[in-house]
Amino acid sequence: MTKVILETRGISKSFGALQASKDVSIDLRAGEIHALIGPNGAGKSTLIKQIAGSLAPDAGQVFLNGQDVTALKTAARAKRGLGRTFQISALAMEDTVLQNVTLGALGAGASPFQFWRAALDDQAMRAVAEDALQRVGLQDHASAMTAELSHGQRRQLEVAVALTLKPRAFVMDEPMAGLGTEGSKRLTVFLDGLRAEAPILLVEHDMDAVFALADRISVLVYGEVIATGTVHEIRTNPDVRAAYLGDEE
Ligand SMILES: Nc1ncnc2c1ncn2[C@@H]1O[C@H](COP(=O)(O)OP(=O)(O)OP(=O)(O)O)[C@@H](O)[C@H]1O
Repeated sequence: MTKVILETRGISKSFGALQASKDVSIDLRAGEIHALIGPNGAGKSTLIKQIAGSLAPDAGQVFLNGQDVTALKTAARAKRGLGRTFQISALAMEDTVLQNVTLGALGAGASPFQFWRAALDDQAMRAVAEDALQRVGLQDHASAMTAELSHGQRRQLEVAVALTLKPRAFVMDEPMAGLGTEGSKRLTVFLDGLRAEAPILLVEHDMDAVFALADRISVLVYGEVIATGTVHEIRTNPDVRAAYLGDEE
């Protein structure tokens, strides 16, 4: 059986009377892209935050490589191999592209600003950062200011930052957002190859990308997983069509 790398068991979360996560149990297996889709407000970002550690669930657990990480903060989860890209950019705009990646290589959650100059001199760190930039196709922009990058390039840079930590699993919240057709296609090709290195839990509204990439899809509606299955199973599921995908085809 394929190894489970990341798992939620019975995650629930309420904001006042609103139940944003209802007993959510999903898993991410080695080598796969598992897409999480659903209407606006279905609770996708809320679930991702609980997996990444920035929001505590009311009930349920998160497991990474078989270990319960529910009590760990975001940085500790990152150190254990959880790579995350954000819906809202976490990049330092006033730094260069290479500096941003080097900060990533230093480790999530640290306060490395006083160290980055030294870090940039560190050949090993620099090599890791340059390798990550090469892989996302930003090698020619290493010394550019991050603020000068296009939206699409910033998304690539976020992936490069995540790559430097050599994650065991990726969690990505709408990486295609704002990329345009060409940018989405390029990122789709990249993510397609990335899954062999670490599986990806992918929240994405771009259904072309989801259908092209996903090995499995889970559909979240009102905080609840109403179906998990292959692309074909999800596209032909009457409940999913009624709740979400009806307009897509
Ligand atoms: N901090 C919060 N306080 C109160 N309500 C919240 C909070 N965060 C999210 N919600 C509510 O929880 C529900 C789920 O929101 P969430 O952002 O997780 O949905 P989503 O599926 O990611 O939506 P989208 O596709 O629009 O990004 C929404 O009704 C939202 O308004």
